[in-house]
Parts: sequence; C-alpha cells; structure tokens
Amino acid sequence: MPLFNQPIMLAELARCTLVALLAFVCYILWLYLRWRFSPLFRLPGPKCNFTLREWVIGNIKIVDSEPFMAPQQRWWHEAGPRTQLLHYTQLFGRHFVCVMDADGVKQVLSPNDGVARPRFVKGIDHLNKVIGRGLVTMDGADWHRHRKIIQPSFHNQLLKEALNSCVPNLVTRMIDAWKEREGSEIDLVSHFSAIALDIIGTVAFSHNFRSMELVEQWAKDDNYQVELEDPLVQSIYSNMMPSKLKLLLIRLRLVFLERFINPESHRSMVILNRAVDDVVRRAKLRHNDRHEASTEAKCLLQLLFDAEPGSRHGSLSHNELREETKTFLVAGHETTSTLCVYAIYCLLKYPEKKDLVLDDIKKHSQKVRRVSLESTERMEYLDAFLKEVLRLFPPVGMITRHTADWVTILGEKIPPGTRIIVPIWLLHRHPDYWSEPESFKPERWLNSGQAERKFQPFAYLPFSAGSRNCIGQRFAMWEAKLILAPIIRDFEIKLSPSLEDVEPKIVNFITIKSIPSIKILAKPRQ
Ligand code: HEM
Repeated sequence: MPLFNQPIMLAELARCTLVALLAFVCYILWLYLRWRFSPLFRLPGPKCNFTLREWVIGNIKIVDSEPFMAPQQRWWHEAGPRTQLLHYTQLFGRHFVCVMDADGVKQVLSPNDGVARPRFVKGIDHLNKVIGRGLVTMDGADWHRHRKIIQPSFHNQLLKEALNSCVPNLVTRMIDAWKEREGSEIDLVSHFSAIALDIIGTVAFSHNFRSMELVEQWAKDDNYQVELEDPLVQSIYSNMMPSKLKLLLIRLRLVFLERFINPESHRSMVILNRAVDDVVRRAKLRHNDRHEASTEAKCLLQLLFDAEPGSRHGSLSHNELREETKTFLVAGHETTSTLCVYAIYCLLKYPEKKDLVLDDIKKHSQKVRRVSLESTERMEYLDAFLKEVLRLFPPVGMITRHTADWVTILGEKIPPGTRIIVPIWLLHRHPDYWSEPESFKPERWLNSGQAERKFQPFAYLPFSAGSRNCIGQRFAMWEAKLILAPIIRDFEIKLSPSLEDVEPKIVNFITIKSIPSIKILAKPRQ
C-alpha cells in the first residue's frame, strides 16, 4: 500500500495554497483600506484621487525624478507658507509626513519620554546588515548603552591628537599630487572621498585603506580616474541603497525572502563581515601589543577597548565593535567628504566670499606648510563659512523616523508606522527662520551667530539635534578644516570649463550629490 495517497496530497496542497493566497489578498486589502481611510489625508499635500495606481506608487515617481526636495518645496508653497505638516505617500500606501516647523521638529527629535520606549524610531532594520547594528540604526535601551560607552571617546583629547597627526600628512600628499598634474580636471567627489576614507580608517580603527595611493597614481597617469576599489567599502555602498524590489519586500514585511531572491547580496554581506572582523581583530592585537609608554596616537577602537568592562554601562563585545566599525565607516566617511566638496563649490559659486576665507586662512597659517588644528581653531571666518555651507548644502539633507505608536505632532494625531521626514534642506531655507534665506552669508555666523536674529536651534540641523545628534560633529568640523585650509591657501581654484553655465542637479544618495559631479582646475598659488 503506498505510504501517501497522491490525490489527497495534491488536494491538501491546493487547499494550503488557496488559504495562503487568500491570506495574502486579505493582507493587501487591509493595507489598501488602511491607506484609503487614513486620517493623514486631512493634511495638506499633493492631491490624491484614491486610485489603485496612486496606492501602488504614490508620489514616488515625482520624488525620485525631480531634484532633491523640489516636490516637497512645491507642495509646501502651494499649501501656503504657514503650513507646518505636509503629507504625501509612496510605495503601497506608505504615508510620509514632512515637518516644516521648528517646534514640530523639536517634538520629533527630543521626545521627552524615556529611552526604553521611544515614540519615534529609526525603523531601518533592513540596513542593520549593511551599516551595522550600531548607533545609527539602533533604538531604545541598546542605543542608549552604546551611546553612553562611545560618547566619551569622541570627546577624548587623544582622538583630536590622532586627527592632528594624520590629516596634515595626507593633505600634503594630495596637494603634491594636484601640483604634479597641474592643469588637469579634478573630480572633487572622488578625491575628497579618498582622503576622508584614509582619515576615518586611520583615526577610527588603525586601518590603512591606501586610497591616497590612488590619488598619487592619478597624478602620474593621465588616463587614470580615482575610484575607491576597497572591497570593504564597495560592499557597503553597493548594498546601501535598497532596490525597488527590496523596498517592496520591506513594505510587505517579506525582506527575509531577499536572501533567496538575491543570494549575491547575501554573499557580499558575508565577505564584508569577515573583512570588518579582521579590522577589529588587528586593532585589538595592536592595542594589546602597545607599550604603556607608547606615544603613538590611539585610534577610536583602541579608546573603546579601554572602556572599563566593570563600569556602569560596561564595554562593547567584539561583535558590537564590529557593527560600530561599519557604522563609523559609513557615517563618518561620505558625510565629511561631501562637506568638503560643497565648501569648494560655494567658494566658486559665491566668489565675493573667496578673499575673506583666504585672508583668514593666510592670517593664521602663513609661515607653516602643514596647517595644524591649533591654527584652524583661530580661523573664525572659515568656521562661519563652513557653517553657512552646511546651511545651504547640508550633506545629510533629511532625517527620517517612524512612529512606533500614535503620536501627536503640533496637535495632529499621527498613526503608527508613518514615516516622519525632517527636511533639513527646506528648514535651512525657511523664511521664518532665516533672513534672506537663499543668500550665502557666512557673516550671519560671526560672533556666535548674533547677526542672525531669527536663529532657532531646531531649524539648523546639519548634525541633527537632541539626544540623537551626530556623535562625530566636532570630529567632522576639525577634519574638514584640516583638509580645506591648506588646499584653499595653496591653490587658485576654478570650476572646470565643462561645468560652466551648468546648474548641477542635487539628488540624495546617502548624502546629497550633484549631477554632473563637481570638477575643478587647481593652479598652485605663487
Ligand atoms: C559633515 C559631516 C557629518 C554630517 C553632516 C553628519 C550628520 C549627521 C546627522 C544629520 C545625524 C543624525 C541622523 C539621524 O538622526 O537620522 C548623524 C548621526 C550620526 N553621525 Fe554624523 N555627520 C557627520 C560626520 C560624522 C562623523 C565624522 C562621524 C564618526 C566618525 C559620524 C557619526 C555619526 C553617528 C555614529 C551618528 C548616529 C548617532 C546616534 O544616533 O546616536 N558623523 N550625523
């Protein structure tokens, strides 16, 4: 007698398939109805006719195809400048609420409930594998513990010294390379990306990415373009931006299927984790071998190894450090290099400020080849200039949160699962908070910003604000000044002729980017 009755088995299989299909259809119907009757449609925003197509794609096509934040700015103007909350949708009825008001932003970024159960969460679990389950992606008590352990290292004088001893060397190498290939077009993104990668590698985890060697190779070879080839970096960035398929899987909560649909991405994650494991292990070995009296600068990881296991918040395990290493790499690399790119861009776009920046740099670094942190700390105008660059071109142009529960923002009830956007780019141009918002005026930051009478801390957010502000804020400003001061001092910079009369389109890919990318010609000053 056969062990299984084939017709019965087939009928059973068909029934199971039907039930699963029915459950899936009910789930989709539930998503649709939840979208259709959402109270958020009361808020101003683009018109919606509630068609099936609008539910499936929402406003994603417009948001993706236009320059960064242009549609939101248009909807905002259409709704009237007093509009505080703006609503639009994206794939499969995902609701977005853009907070256009500084008090509303304060409610989102500084909720006064405990850390154990935050009302606004990051909700980017799908990025855990890529950028690490670290400070950027974590929430609640885990985030709080990591932040308490890591924060002191960022305020450690030793970290400042590490930066001070590493950056001037690397900038000198870059300057020499630019001089060697004088007259050639320089793609700022790739060059600043290379130097920022070497800096974060050395200062954060004693790892040499050897990116500056690529710039040196470019100086010798006319046909060579600087491209960061490090497998660790490649692997992170190729997995960072979710594909449309991944977005769909995330929306339908089926992201676990990605492993089967896209095994390549899973394999590259394994390679990435091995590489980062290796970085942490080698830093640990160097830390253990360190002589008590060693004068060699300590990297961030080594400072974290020093964290007392018995102290109140304990220390981080090897796996936790591995995750944070990925986090520092992503959070600390492209952001700072983007700031440097737009600083040079602003120097060219607003030439009337160029001499003021140059005079300030020269005044404090005339007699030295290598510019140190001590001298950059005296450059008041450079500081104001960078603050203004960060206002008009904030590398992180928006912050997102998810509502974990029903929340009230500016008196409006927002359902759980809504994506909240803090549009840094637009807040930095809001006429209620800035005098002449579209003008580039570093002077507004002089004398601790006293000239800007409208100044509102939650309307200026290049490094965010509140408890989850950027832990690397001071690090980034030190680094940018150390890179930029000698470059501005030593070169006359011009926009590449290929970009004259072209207004670059700003897009958002982790940080803001220009299309076409910013290219310059740099001539050594006499
Ligand atoms: C110009 C350079 C930088 C800019 C504009 C910038 C901007 C930001 C912003 C806006 C946030 C908040 C993100 C959010 O809440 O979703 C943030 C968080 C963070 N940044 Fe930066 N950042 C810069 C450089 C750095 C550097 C150099 C590091 C580390 C070496 C770093 C590490 C972090 C970390 C770990 C967080 C998460 C903090 C937390 O949630 O506790 N950043 N950054």
